[in-house]
Amino acid sequence: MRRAKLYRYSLPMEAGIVLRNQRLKTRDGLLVQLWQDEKCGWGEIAPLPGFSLESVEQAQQGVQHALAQWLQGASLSALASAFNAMPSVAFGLSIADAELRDALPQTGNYACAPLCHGDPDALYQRLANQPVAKVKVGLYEAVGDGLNVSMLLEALPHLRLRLDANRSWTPAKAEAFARYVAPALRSRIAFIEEPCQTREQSREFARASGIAIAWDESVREAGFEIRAEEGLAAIIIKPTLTGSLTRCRELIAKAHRAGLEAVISSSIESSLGLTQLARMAAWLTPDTQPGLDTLDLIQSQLVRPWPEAARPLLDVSALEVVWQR
Ligand SMILES: O=C(O)CCC(=O)c1ccccc1C(=O)O
Ligand SMILES: [Mg+2]
Repeated sequence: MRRAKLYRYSLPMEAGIVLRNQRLKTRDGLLVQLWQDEKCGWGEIAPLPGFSLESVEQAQQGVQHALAQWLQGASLSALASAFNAMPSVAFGLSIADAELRDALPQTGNYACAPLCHGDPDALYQRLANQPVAKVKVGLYEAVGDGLNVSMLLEALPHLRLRLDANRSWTPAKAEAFARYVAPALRSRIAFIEEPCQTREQSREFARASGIAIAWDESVREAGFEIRAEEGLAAIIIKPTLTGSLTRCRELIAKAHRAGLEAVISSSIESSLGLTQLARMAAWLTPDTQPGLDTLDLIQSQLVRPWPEAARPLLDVSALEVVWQR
């Protein structure tokens, strides 16, 4: 016996969250709840404005179409993998399918790399016992970023940093950044995600500075192939922007075969989606801390809590059911 329910949610975000030049006031998405015999599985389908090409409305149409076929006996993982044009749908359906088949282990890696922001005193306290943290760079002056990163690395000698420039630097700005990070500190930068506007410029920056890089946006571009490259340390996998669990596993396996780290990372899912990503991370990237420190960007948690998180939890009974069979 198969049954399916589709919910829509809209959760207020903290004030002032800006993504790719657009202010995000609410986080909107779908939850799918599936039953097969005595088993139940959940998935979250949450296209991210500014990043995903599909809208929530388009995703909902796609999900309903796929679920109607699943209820007729079709394989959900095959249906999910067919959603190449809507990665959020492919991921949400495939993770619900994995829960139904008990294929997603329960243990999660909830020790993710904290995102650094706020006043220095509170930040230093928060980082006191952390092996690795993440800093966004490229939003202000590159020299200021260099000074800030150097200060953190000098103040906290046990700490390694992941940086993320989201392709914002020209080669000159990237060089200005590196000039303000002493060579002795550079090896404690685990990587910087996409420092420059082009991949070739980012490779050249890595060669010249000795600072390792990681691919994030590139991984989702047509024709990109994961391979070992000089100066390349990691690839970032954001499943909601990437596709089905099968596709994510292929990319992770390819990265590991090439000697690269694979970092499972948030697309600002709710606590339900984030806990599933933490479980994927414990299972598929056991030696790597995932990049999931985005829970506090949304004002409430949803259905399943993140361990020990303080935010109020919204129960499923508060959600609008948009479709059920
Ligand atoms: O990777 C992380 O640690 C947090 C997630 C994150 O940075 C992010 C989340 C959503 C969209 C883009 C980005 C980004 O990599 O800039
Ligand atoms: Mg990034």
